[in-house]
Amino acid sequence: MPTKICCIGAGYVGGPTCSVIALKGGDNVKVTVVDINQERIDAWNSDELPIYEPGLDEVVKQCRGKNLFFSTDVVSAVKEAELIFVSVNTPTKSYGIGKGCAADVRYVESCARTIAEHSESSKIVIEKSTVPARTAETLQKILQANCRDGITFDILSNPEFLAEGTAIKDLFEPDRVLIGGEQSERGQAAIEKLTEVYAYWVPRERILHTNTWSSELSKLAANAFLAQRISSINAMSAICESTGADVSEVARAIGMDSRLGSKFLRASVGFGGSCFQKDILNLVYLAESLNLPEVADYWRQVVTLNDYQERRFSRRIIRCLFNTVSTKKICLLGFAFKKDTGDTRESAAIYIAQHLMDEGANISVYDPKVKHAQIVHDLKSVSRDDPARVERLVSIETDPYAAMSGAHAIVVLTEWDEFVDYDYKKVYETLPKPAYIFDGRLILDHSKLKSIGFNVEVIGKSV
Ligand SMILES: NC(=O)c1ccc[n+]([C@@H]2O[C@H](COP(=O)([O-])OP(=O)(O)OC[C@H]3O[C@@H](n4cnc5c(N)ncnc54)[C@H](O)[C@@H]3O)[C@@H](O)[C@H]2O)c1
Ligand SMILES: O=c1ccn([C@@H]2O[C@H](COP(=O)(O)OP(=O)(O)O[C@H]3O[C@H](CO)[C@@H](O)[C@H](O)[C@H]3O)[C@@H](O)[C@H]2O)c(=O)[nH]1
Repeated sequence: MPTKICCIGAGYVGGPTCSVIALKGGDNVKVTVVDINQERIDAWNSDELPIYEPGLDEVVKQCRGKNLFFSTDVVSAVKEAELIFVSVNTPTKSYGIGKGCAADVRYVESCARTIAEHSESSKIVIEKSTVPARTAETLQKILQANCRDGITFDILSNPEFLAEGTAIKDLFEPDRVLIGGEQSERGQAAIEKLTEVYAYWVPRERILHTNTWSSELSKLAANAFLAQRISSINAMSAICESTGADVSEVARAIGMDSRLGSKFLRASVGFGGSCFQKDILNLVYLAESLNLPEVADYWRQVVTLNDYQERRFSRRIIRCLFNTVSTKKICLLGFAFKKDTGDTRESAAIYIAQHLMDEGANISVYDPKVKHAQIVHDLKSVSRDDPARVERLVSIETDPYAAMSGAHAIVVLTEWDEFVDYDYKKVYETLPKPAYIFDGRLILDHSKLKSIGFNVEVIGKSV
C-alpha cells in the first residue's frame, strides 16, 4: 500500500514539493495537494499551472492523475492521509499585536483545527510553512485538545529551503533536508517515517535530524544569514559608487576566500520575494519577545539596509534625469523579484515604481512572466491614496521594444537573461537624448552600451 500523503496549501511550496515527492516516490506514495482556493486548484489541474517554475510542468504531467492529485476537498484528503504537510502562507501580521513584524499563523492554526476535527486515525503533522519558533507546541495543544479518543498526533518541523526559479533543481538535489521532532520513541518513529519519504531520492547523509525547536529556528536563521549577505554587499555597493571601487570586483575578491564563499554576493536593487523580509522580521519579533533588543536591532538592520538600497536607486534615477522625472517615460525592464519566476511578492520593482510614480513619472513595464493584472494589483497596493494614478501613469507592454521606445531612461530591475541580448542600438535611436540606462542587476554589457551612446548607471560602480 502506498504511503498516503496530504499537503494543505497548493502554493509555491506545497505544489512543487509535493509534485517532486510524487515523482520520486512513484508507486510508494499517493499525494493529494489541497487548497481552499478553487481557482488555484483548477489551474493545478489544467495545462496552465498557477505558478511558473522551470521544469515544473514536466514533473506534474508525469504524475498528475496517477499518484498526484489536486483538490479542494480538504476533509477527505485529511481523513485519508498518514502524513499531512501544512504548507500554508504565514505572512507578516498586518493587524494587532506584532503588526508589521510578527508572523501571522492563523492559517496554520486553522489547518490544525481542520485536522483535529476530521481525523479518524493517527497522523504525522508536518510543519512545512515557515513558522515562529515553538509553533509546533501550539499545534500539538490544539490537536490534542480537539481530537477523538485514541488518536495521536506527532508534530514534525520540516522547513523548505527551495528558492523560486530553481525550485525543481533544489528539490531534486537539496543541500539538506531538515527534519525536527521530539526525542521520544514516538517522535523518532515519526522522523523515520518522513525520512523514508525523502530517502526515495535524497541520500540519507543529507537528511538532517534535530530537535523541533532547532529545526524551526534554523529556517529563520538560514534566511537571515542569506539576506544579510545581500545587505552586506549592497552596503558595499554604496561605498563603491563613491570611491571608484567596483562592487563586482570586490565580490569576486572576497568570495574567493573559502571561508566566505562566492555565492549570494550579487549587489542589486535590493532583495525581494515573499520570504526574506518576512522571516527576518519574524526573527526580530522573536528576539524582542525574548527581551533581546540588541539582537532584534542587529537583524532589523538587514531590512533597513534593503529599504535604503531601493530608495537610493530611485533617487539616483531621479538625480541623473536632472532632478525631475515628472511626465517623463521611464521603462522598467523586469517586475518579478528575480528571474525565472512570475512572482512579484516584495519585488524591489514595486517600490521603485512607487518612488517614480510619487514623482509623477510615466512608467512602462515589461516582464516576460508576470501577468498584467498582477502588476496593476501591486502598483495599486502602493497607491492607496490615489489608485487611479496607476491607470494614469502606468502602461504594461508585452513587447519589450514598445516598452523601451521613447523612454528617458531604461531601468533593469530583474536579471532576466533575455534583457542582455536586446538590440540596444535599435532602441537607442528611439530615445530622447541624453539617453540613460540604469542596470540594477549588473547584467548588461556596459562598455558596449556606452559605445552606442548611452549614459550608463550601474549599481556599485561608476562606468
Ligand atoms: N515561496 C517560497 O519560495 C518559499 C520557500 C520556502 C518556504 N516558504 C514558506 O512556505 C509557506 C507557504 O509559502 P507559499 O509561497 O507556498 O505560499 P502561497 O501563498 O503561495 O500558498 C499558500 C496556499 O495556502 C492556501 N491556504 C491557506 N489557508 C488554507 C487552509 N486553511 N486550507 C487550505 N489551504 C489554505 C492558500 O489558499 C494558498 O494557496 C510560507 O510559510 C512560506 O514562508 C516559501
Ligand atoms: O546575490 C544575490 C542573491 C539574491 N538576491 C536577491 O534576493 C532575493 C531572493 O532570492 P533567492 O534567495 O534566490 O530566492 P527566494 O525564492 O526568495 O529564496 C529564499 O527564500 C526561500 C523562502 O524561505 C528559501 O527557501 C530559500 O532558501 C531562499 O534562498 C531576490 O530578489 C534576488 O534577486 C540578490 O540581490 N543578490
